[in-house]
Amino acid sequence: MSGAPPPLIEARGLTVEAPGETPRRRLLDGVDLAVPAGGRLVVMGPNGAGKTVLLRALHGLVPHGGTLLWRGRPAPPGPRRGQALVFQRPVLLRRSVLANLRFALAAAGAPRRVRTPRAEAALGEAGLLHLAHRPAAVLSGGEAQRVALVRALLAAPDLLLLDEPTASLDPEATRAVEALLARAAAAGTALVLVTQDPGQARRLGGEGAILRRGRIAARGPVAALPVGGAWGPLDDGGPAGLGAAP
Ligand SMILES: Nc1ncnc2c1ncn2[C@@H]1O[C@H](COP(=O)(O)OP(=O)(O)OP(=O)(O)O)[C@@H](O)[C@H]1O
Repeated sequence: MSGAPPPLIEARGLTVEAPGETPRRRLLDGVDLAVPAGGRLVVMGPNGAGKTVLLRALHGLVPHGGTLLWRGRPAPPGPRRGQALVFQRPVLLRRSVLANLRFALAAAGAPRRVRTPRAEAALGEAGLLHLAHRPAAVLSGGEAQRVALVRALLAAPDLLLLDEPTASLDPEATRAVEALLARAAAAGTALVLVTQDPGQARRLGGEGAILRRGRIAARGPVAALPVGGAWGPLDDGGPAGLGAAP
């Protein structure tokens, strides 16, 4: 007997508290969400709503309360094999682009002889082979973000968490990053994308959630969500305190 497969990742009543503060302050306050294998979730909301904290919690980087399930089982703390997180500002090692990718393949356990061809193939597929021998430190923001994405996708993660990956990029670089995301999605990678860009949310599609003061204020298909600044003032005024009214 086989029922429906469990979501790839699922949060039930997820809470995160600001470390070391008395009284306790909740940065996330009872978040429920589920992303199926190959699914897409776009998270929007004002500054300070807790979007980055949510990604960090889903990635196992911060202690949390409530329940977090990975492939239907309690998620062990720490980044899990099969998931990757891409930050708004990519962090690349101070060496060549190719060396960055080879390093990631080594960390993922790829045998030495396949690292260079695999890294070059991944760069080629992304149209970035011309950057292979450039020092990562001299890349433009858009180039660095695409290299960071290629690196994150090298291990074919089942889940890719993205924190405003195009926030500081021009429209052309933004489209290039979105094309990489579309390719990853088509290959079956589930995406959780934090964005402030309503156009990007609509282009990516899928399910959406608006986070506000550490809580999900609205959810549904992205096309039906009140995006476009309608989630209120730019600054969320800080997360809700413990026990604050919804
Ligand atoms: N380690 C921490 N200790 C204390 N407060 C924190 C910590 N990390 C985040 N916060 C606070 O939690 C709230 C949510 O932060 P977060 O970075 O998740 O917001 P965000 O929705 O990603 O905002 P933005 O759109 O500006 O990136 C903020 O008020 C922030 O100051």
